Amino acid sequence: MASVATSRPVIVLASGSPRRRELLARLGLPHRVAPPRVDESVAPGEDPADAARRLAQLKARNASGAWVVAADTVVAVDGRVLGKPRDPAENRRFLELLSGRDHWVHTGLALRAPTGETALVSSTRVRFRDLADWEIEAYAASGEGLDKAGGYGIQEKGMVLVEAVEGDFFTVMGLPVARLWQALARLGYPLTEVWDA
Ligand SMILES: Cc1cn([C@H]2C[C@H](O)[C@@H](COP(=O)(O)OP(=O)(O)OP(=O)(O)O)O2)c(=O)[nH]c1=O
Repeated sequence: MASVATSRPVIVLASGSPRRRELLARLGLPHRVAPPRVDESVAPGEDPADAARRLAQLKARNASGAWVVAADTVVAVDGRVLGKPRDPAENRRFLELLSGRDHWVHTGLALRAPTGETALVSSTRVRFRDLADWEIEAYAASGEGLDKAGGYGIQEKGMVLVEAVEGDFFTVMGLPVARLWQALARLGYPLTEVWDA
């Protein structure tokens, strides 16, 4: 039975990431995008997973709405945080660092609701295969990695760089959707109506 759309509160997505927006849309969650301006820098010596959770909370607290969802993705290799590459040359250096080894992708998730708030972090280990110089050069030059933490997109052509993923795939894409679903359920969001609609 279809339910009335008005019974599903609109979720304010406190993030400008097109990937997060796409995932909310794929779940059928009504949403609007309102990215807050916050300082997203990771403090020197800050644990990367803690930083991801802290930054997600910061984004959630700086957005207004009854139901707010925010996330932040931090890529770390050997304890070193790789942000978004500034240009193709830096993207090339990131890929050289990631080639043939494991790294971590931590995505913090924060929710604010009329019923309470919650924050968590989801961590996935990703292994890159050994990349040839020409691949590093071509991928960096393509620009695909420039707006992404770590300088690659697992959901786009960057998928061919990845040898193994241990943990949640969507955490790498920037939104741990199963954890989001559980958190929404715990906070009393009417999820059955989303799937009924
Ligand atoms: C590693 C990886 C990251 N990413 C993206 C997800 C995030 O959008 C981005 C990490 O940067 P974030 O700062 O988490 O997000 P954002 O700048 O895109 O949006 P906002 O700050 O407004 O919330 O990297 C991928 O899309 N695929 C990947 O494989």
